[in-house]
Amino acid sequence: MSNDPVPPTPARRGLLIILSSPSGAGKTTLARRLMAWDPGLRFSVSATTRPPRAGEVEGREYFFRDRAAFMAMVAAGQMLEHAEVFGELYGSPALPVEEATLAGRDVLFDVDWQGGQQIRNSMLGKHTLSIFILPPSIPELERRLRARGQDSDAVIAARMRKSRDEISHWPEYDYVLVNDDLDRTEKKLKTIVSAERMRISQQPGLVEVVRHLNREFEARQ
Ligand SMILES: Nc1nc2c(ncn2[C@@H]2O[C@H](COP(=O)(O)OP(=O)(O)O)[C@@H](O)[C@H]2O)c(=O)[nH]1
Ligand SMILES: Nc1ncnc2c1ncn2[C@@H]1O[C@H](COP(=O)(O)OP(=O)(O)O)[C@@H](O)[C@H]1O
Repeated sequence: MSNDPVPPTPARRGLLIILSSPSGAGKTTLARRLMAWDPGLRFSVSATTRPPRAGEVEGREYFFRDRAAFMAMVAAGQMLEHAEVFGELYGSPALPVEEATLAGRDVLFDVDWQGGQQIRNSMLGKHTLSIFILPPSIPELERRLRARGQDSDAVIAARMRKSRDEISHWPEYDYVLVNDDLDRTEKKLKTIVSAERMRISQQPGLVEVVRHLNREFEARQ
């Protein structure tokens, strides 16, 4: 048995980690904490036609594009997925995702339910992990949107109206977290990601480990 030719060990393909929630539930905050925890994780920076908020930096939070430039990227097949949310276009550029996952790095997406569906059904969507974040209550969701202090009353009202529709898609996700206490939710999120990385499908090197153990058994005989 120890003379068997060693099968080629397939390299690990990175996971596509999808985070969705109604606006204000806390996914941007949680995504930042996950990125700080694991510097190997790559954040998928989306393109959007929405104007930048105070403090947002081109290429860090988003690539800010006008409609024509955005649609040109779509027409050129450069988007892994794209959708209209709150009257603006949002999309995930495909190339950085392809490069990162080929190199074995996991990629984190902050996208709405439409993006989640399209990513799962895409060419790169074989290994996805999707997590939906719920707010503890609707008044608390509104409080958080206001506390963020970034949006006008009209924008907040539009986001609140849309949140029911977004929430209705929770059963499409692998995991659901209620983001009541931020630190506790962060811990749960990290637990989910850690466990997912230990799946057999995520550890192609296991073939070699077990082969080695078998060689050691044989050496004892
Ligand atoms: N489908 C899709 N949705 C996105 C993308 N980027 C962001 N979104 C979603 O668009 C919505 C609005 O995002 P944003 O304007 O940053 O507002 P916020 O989530 O309320 O802070 C959120 O549900 C995001 O998850 C993307 O590339 N594709
Ligand atoms: N568990 C929590 N408890 C209280 N405030 C929170 C919690 N999670 C996030 N927040 C706050 O709520 C606001 C909205 O969070 P954000 O991450 O921007 O949401 P989203 O990206 O889902 O729109 C922010 O001011 C953030 O600091």
